[in-house]
Amino acid sequence: MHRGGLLKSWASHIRQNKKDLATLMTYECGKPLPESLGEVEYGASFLDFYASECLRPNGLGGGTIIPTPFVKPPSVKNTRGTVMTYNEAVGVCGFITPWNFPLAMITRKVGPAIAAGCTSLVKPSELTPLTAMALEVLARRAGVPEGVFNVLTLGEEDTRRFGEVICTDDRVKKISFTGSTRVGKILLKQCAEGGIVKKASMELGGNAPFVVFSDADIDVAVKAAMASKFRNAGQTCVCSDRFLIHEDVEEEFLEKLVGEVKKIKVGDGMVAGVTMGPLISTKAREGVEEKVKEAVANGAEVLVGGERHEFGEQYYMPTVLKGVIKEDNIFKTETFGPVVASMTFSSDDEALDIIKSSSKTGLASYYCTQSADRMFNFSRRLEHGMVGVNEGIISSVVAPFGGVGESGIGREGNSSGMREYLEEKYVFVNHN
Ligand SMILES: NC(=O)c1ccc[n+]([C@@H]2O[C@H](COP(=O)([O-])OP(=O)(O)OC[C@H]3O[C@@H](n4cnc5c(N)ncnc54)[C@H](O)[C@@H]3O)[C@@H](O)[C@H]2O)c1
Ligand SMILES: O=CCCC(=O)O
Repeated sequence: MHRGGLLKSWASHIRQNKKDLATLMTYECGKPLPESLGEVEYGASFLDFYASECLRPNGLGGGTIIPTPFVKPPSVKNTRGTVMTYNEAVGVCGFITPWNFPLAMITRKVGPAIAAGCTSLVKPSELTPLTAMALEVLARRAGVPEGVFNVLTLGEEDTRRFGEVICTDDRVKKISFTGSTRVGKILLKQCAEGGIVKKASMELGGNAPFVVFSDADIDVAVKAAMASKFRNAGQTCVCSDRFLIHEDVEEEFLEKLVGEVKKIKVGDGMVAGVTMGPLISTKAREGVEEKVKEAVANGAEVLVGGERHEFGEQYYMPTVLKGVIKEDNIFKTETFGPVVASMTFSSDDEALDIIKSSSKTGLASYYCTQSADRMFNFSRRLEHGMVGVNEGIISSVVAPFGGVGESGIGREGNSSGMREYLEEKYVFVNHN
């Protein structure tokens, strides 16, 4: 079967098993069932997209032919000839993925890899191996041959070894990692120290700023903030984390936001009506708790939440903090929890200065305004790979997803995501 056909068939098997896959994910990582169902669709969309992409002229089959009589510098005798370029598959790929999107972070890599003609070995998070194994079973049923996409589930120690092997073994030509900046840097160092120089994509941590300007439509801003902050209980790399609210609208924004936060129903993700599940572990909950305590000790005010949730060890209450300072860990580092950490600002320059001086991450950023000037110009001043204006959910198969700075290298999704799996070869034919 054509590679596009295989990807389409795999997407269709995933959709036929949507409910089972979503249930597995909710049991494994705790996100509410409707969010898991959304992730199944999101994950399948990468296979559909790249099934079509590999048929496009600029996909693998594409290339260019450039007739040119002048390929050498003027000092050298001119040669008449033709420049031809081909896109070729990079080769064997090694992937490492996280627990927060156990399905979509795999298809977002494997989809374009297969479309480009690459084979891949995936090591999912040790916290969510079952979703990955189910994906592999469905790939086989769809006809994806063994050896083209394989899953390797490993414990912590073997995981480190796997990382070393894919970074240093010359047979692996590309690695793609989604996870923390800390581990991303370990992998980059390993790549630099051993074996051939290879392509590396790094989808790393966030800590997204969310700016509410004084001219924002506050209802729109609250809706965007809720969507971006509380998705997966705050455990996504693109969740808004650092809230900067213009001093003139702080009261209105926070009052409306707190009203919405109080409506969040925390509990077992399998129960209908629950909109927020647990954090991934007790350790993760303790980490959030510690950061909130530090901010409060430094003067922040808890408007809602601020404590462990009574539902269980891994649960934390949806929380809104007012008056944090940029030195607080909850502001300057990625929190991966359901906490709005907010402070005020009085000018665009001040907001930018706070954003840039408090973190070197550059994944997603968000701002709300009704000014056309700001809509186009403020995003240019932000050092982030992705910007949402008056919108809290910006992830989509058609968009190039990725960050700059401490948030990584490379893009996933869109045709940019396919380019990461192709090498351009140039051939010159002399026909003097
Ligand atoms: N930019 C993105 O697209 C994106 C998407 C999802 C998550 N993330 C980030 O991922 C982080 C959360 O995920 P996590 O807690 O699973 O991250 P993590 O870095 O702890 O783990 C990610 C993966 O790396 C593996 N790993 C851990 N140590 C390793 C080592 N020494 N060598 C090789 N592999 C190793 C883990 O087993 C897991 O599979 C957050 O920082 C989040 O922002 C980023
Ligand atoms: O956690 C980061 C990935 C989530 C997304 O693709 O929106």
